Order: sequence, then C-alpha cells, then structure tokens
Amino acid sequence: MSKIAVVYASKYGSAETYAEWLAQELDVQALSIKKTKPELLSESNILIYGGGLYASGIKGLKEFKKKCGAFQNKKVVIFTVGLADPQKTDYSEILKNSFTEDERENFKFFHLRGAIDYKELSLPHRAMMAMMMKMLKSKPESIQENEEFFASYGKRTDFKDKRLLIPVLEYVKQLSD
Ligand SMILES: Cc1cc2nc3c(=O)[nH]c(=O)nc-3n(C[C@H](O)[C@H](O)[C@H](O)COP(=O)(O)O)c2cc1C
Repeated sequence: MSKIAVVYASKYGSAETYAEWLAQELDVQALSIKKTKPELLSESNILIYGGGLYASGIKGLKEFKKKCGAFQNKKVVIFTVGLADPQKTDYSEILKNSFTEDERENFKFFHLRGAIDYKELSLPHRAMMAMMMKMLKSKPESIQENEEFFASYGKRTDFKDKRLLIPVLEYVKQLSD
C-alpha cells in the first residue's frame, strides 16, 4: 500500500494552504519541513513537497532533500508556489539550479500561484522587492514582461485557488492506484 507524505515550507502561508488542501484530499496530514522527522519520509513511498519561490529558489528544499536522504524507490512530487503566472513562466532555470539531472528526470513538478501582501512582508523581503522594482524600472525593455509585478507592487494580491491542485491530485491518485 502507498504511504503518502505531504511536506511544505512557507513563509507567508500560500504553500502551507496548498499543502493542507492536498493533504485533506489525500487523507493525510500536512507537515512543515521543520517539524518533519526523517523517519516519516523514509517510511513513505510517495513524497509530496511544496515550497514558496523566493528569488527563484524553492524554500526549504535543501532541508527536504537532506531529511529524505536517498530517493530510490520513491515517487517524488514537487510543487512550487510563486506569484508569477505559470502559463507565462519558464521554470527550467529554477529547476536546473535546484535539482540534479537525475532528480529532474524522475521527479514530477507542478507550479502553483500564491499570494503577496506587502503590508505583511518582512523588512528584508520588502527591501528585496523594492530593489527588484528599481532594477526592472531601469530597464524599459523589461516593463512589458513584468507588467503584473508592477501592477501588484505594494498591494495585496491573492491567486491561490484550490482548483489548481486538480492535476496534482490526479497525478498522485494515479501513482497510488
Ligand atoms: C523577496 C521575494 C522574492 C520572491 N521571488 C519570487 C520569484 O522568484 N518567483 C515568483 O514567482 N514569486 C516570487 N515571490 C512571490 C512568492 O513566491 C509568493 O508570495 C508565494 O505565495 C510565497 O509563498 P509562501 O507564502 O508559501 O512562502 C517572491 C516574494 C518575495 C517576498
């Protein structure tokens, strides 16, 4: 029988919400990577990991990989949660920087859309976003490409949607059949 683990790392709650929605549907408990014991991961044969995207890095991924140890005989599903529209985003560089070739071949990846509320951002994150804004503004050619970033800057934007999990659930259910 399949044992499924749903693990996440989330700073402002989007990846956590998606992990909880998924876990509910799969009848398991979602756990933050900090609270996850390596034994849970070694006992499970389907590992689902979700993390917020920060400057193209996947939050908590290093800790997840460390706690997993080896991935042999495991099905691994990764979901990223970011503000960018996955339909218009090329994730190949992010994946290349975060996973080995072997992992990229064997893991299944999904990209979901999260949320941002500038009022809630930590000071370092607010500073990073301000720097990014300044940098993008200085390059007129990037303005169209980053239209949505400019439109959402300084505000609260929430793209979280349970329906985005349908393909993830379909894939996981097919793995566990
Ligand atoms: C400093 C900073 C950097 C970010 N970098 C990216 C990024 O590279 N790509 C992206 O799509 N979203 C980016 N975002 C948006 C977050 O991924 C988004 O808010 C997501 O919902 C966060 O997930 P979490 O709440 O689970 O941590 C960034 C947000 C902040 C504050």
